[in-house]
Amino acid sequence: MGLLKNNPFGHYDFIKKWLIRIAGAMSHRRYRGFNALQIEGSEIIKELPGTNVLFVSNHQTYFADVVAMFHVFNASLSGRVDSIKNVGYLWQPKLNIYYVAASETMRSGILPRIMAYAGAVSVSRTWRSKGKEVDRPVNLSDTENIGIALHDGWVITFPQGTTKPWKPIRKGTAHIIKQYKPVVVPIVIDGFRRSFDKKGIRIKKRGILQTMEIKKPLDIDYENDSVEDIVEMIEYAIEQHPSFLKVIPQEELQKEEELNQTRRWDY
Ligand SMILES: CCCCCCCCCCCCCCCC(=O)OC[C@@H](O)COP(=O)(O)O
Repeated sequence: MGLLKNNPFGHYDFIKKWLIRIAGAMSHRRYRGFNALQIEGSEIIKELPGTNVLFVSNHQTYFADVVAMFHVFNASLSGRVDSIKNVGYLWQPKLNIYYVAASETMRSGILPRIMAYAGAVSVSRTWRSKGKEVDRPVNLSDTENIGIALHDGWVITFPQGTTKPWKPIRKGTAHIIKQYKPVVVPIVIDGFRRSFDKKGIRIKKRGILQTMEIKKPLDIDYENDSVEDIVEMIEYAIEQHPSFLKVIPQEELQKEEELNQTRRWDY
């Protein structure tokens, strides 16, 4: 009864599959057309277990980062190496892929509401809301939902919780790792900030080389590594540790900051 099969969040696989097929067909040229996505390390994807995998990535746009990962993961699972050539790999997509998203982001319009069906685990951020600093308690059902998603499959998360670079890794990610003990796979993306608007829906520039590097799973001792150890490990792995700032030329940082100014929360 394929039609009636649903996942632990009550979503129908049949609908989810068509959403991914359609969104995938519509977005493919953004990564292999007028803009290109250069992929590295996709062979790692094939070796992963089917469930309890947590991808931790730096974050550049709300939507384009996740959509690119859906492309790359499915392409790798259907045998392509570092390539998303021929979008046929999305005909039978892996359906138990989820992504952690700010609930405000997923409620911010009709498109996000639809895309939420494709696997959003919505959480309310404890420290930031609508572009402002806030301070609210962790919602325990949020953490639980991430656990349910990990139990069912793969989860993508952006541990900095914001699209601004060099922000600290949130400790919550490390707590979740200690609690659920997933295989943790780091991803480093780049170029999305230049090619897309902040939401990752509109194209800002064509002819941009976007990159995605998938790294080997982190070697974590779930019992003995502290939350701080894990945070630091992730900071290095996704190349967002403050020490990286010292080796990046000042003019590069300047350019990045100018780009940030054009990407404020203003629309
Ligand atoms: C192949 C195509 C398959 C399509 C699959 C569905 C893809 C759905 C994409 C939705 C991804 C949404 C992820 C949102 C992550 C997120 O919540 O980012 C926003 C926040 O950090 C807020 O950042 P900021 O405003 O910078 O503080």
